[in-house]
Amino acid sequence: MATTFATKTFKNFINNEWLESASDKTITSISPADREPVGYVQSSTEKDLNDAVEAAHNAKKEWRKLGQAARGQILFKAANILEENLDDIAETMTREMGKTLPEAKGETARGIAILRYYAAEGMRKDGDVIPSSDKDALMFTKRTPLGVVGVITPWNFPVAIPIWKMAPALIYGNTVVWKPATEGAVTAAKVMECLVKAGFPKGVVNFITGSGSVIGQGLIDHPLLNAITFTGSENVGKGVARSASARGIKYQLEMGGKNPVIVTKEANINQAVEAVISGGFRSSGQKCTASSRVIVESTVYDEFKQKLVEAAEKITVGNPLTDGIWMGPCASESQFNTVTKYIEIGKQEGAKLVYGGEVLTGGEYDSGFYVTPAIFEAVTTDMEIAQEEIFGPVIALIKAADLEEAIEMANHTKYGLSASIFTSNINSILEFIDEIEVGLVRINAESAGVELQAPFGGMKASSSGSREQGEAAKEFFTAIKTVFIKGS
Ligand SMILES: NC(=O)C1=CN([C@@H]2O[C@H](COP(=O)(O)OP(=O)(O)OC[C@H]3O[C@@H](n4cnc5c(N)ncnc54)[C@H](OP(=O)(O)O)[C@@H]3O)[C@@H](O)[C@H]2O)C=CC1
Ligand SMILES: O=C(O)CCC(=O)C(=O)O
Repeated sequence: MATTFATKTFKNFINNEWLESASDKTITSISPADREPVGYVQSSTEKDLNDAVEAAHNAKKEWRKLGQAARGQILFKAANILEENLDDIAETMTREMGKTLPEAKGETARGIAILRYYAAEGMRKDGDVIPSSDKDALMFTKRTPLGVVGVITPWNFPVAIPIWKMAPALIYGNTVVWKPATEGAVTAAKVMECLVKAGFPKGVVNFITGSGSVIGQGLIDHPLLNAITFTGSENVGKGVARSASARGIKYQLEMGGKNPVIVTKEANINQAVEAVISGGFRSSGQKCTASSRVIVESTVYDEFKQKLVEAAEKITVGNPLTDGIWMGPCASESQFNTVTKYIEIGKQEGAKLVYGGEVLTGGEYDSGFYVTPAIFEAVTTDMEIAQEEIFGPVIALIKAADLEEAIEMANHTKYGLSASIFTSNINSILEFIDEIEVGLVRINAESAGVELQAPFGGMKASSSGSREQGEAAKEFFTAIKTVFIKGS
């Protein structure tokens, strides 16, 4: 366990200056492991926000004109600086939102890899030559930035998500105003310190903390904002979409999931168990791609359930900085309340809790938000615990007669982010790929786990339809100019 940790006050970063908010107030970020302060961030005002958006607006022309290759060099530098600070940032993340230290280190390393991926975009094409019907003309497309992009990010991936939004925004020539989740704002401030050291020109990247309803909403509504990218709850996401479309600006939303895993009679049961444990309970189930419904063919149901419960019994829950702890606390009191509420709802609606779901008390547990991973069975597809995103370590086991029924059950949700199947039957795999209504289709692999070079996003209520990461990010963060040139 780390022994020294400096708790300090972080400022906003606006127009290349670290600034206190005009409010003179700060917000305390506390650790869900022990309720101790992790740091303090600015409780910003509309004036601070206005300064940040104006700075980004004033910087956009020069940043665009700097060119993609030069912008890439700054991103490479940012990646190196983040790498130098990996341990501190990972530890801060673990303290602030409770994922275990190895997971936090993995996420920070992913952030570094994302920065390098988009830095390298600096040397890749930004358009295509297209044959014109006029043989004497040259016709081509040229990508152009959107301008000022607002970035609103959640607390569950406080390093990777902001970077997978900001790195493509920046490489393609946009300037950024970043409003991180309050519950991950200290970790975010440390990421911002790395970006600052990389030497972006004045006004290109701005960082502002404060309440979602004031600073987040104010950002979307700001007349100088050209686009908004958001990850978070469906409820807030819908509001982002309404406000952005009312203003006619481009928006991108990545929201919840109720991700199914199908286990067929031809599954490697041990492999499926391992993947459900990891997909359902890593990060205390607080991933939009987490496995939350496990639909098992009846002939292998008993074997699967027994092995799953045996594996869950081995999960150690406790302080996420401690070696050997596999699962930390829920990220906040509000997440803890949501999880315990749904465990009660599950019991009341007739599901049977076959493992866990207990609030841990005594000793260090009393000051944190700890609950053991929960496995329900006898769940029907219309129950609330099978329909609503719990965002916690809660799995619902559902029995299906055959693959057709399993896929029907899997699709019986408003969400469509990620889904897995475990089977060795190629016909089942092909049918699953065709029939499942999700953006991420996973075969013999857990539902969580996103690769930075591939498109990421969902169908139905999980996303606004656009995709993040990989080359797909270019579609959101740029507009296309079609150029036709002819000699005079
Ligand atoms: N990746 C995902 O799919 C995620 C899903 N969720 C889901 O959302 C639930 C609640 O988590 P929560 O943190 O409250 O998620 P929110 O959707 O409230 O927060 C996400 C981001 O939006 C900001 N925000 C909040 N209200 C507004 C607003 N009116 N306008 C603009 N921005 C706003 C938040 O700021 P602030 O933090 O200051 O409120 C934060 O930066 C979870 O239980 C989970 O179900 C949550 C996080 C990630
Ligand atoms: O599964 C992952 O790695 C990413 C999940 C994610 O994007 C999220 O929870 O918001």
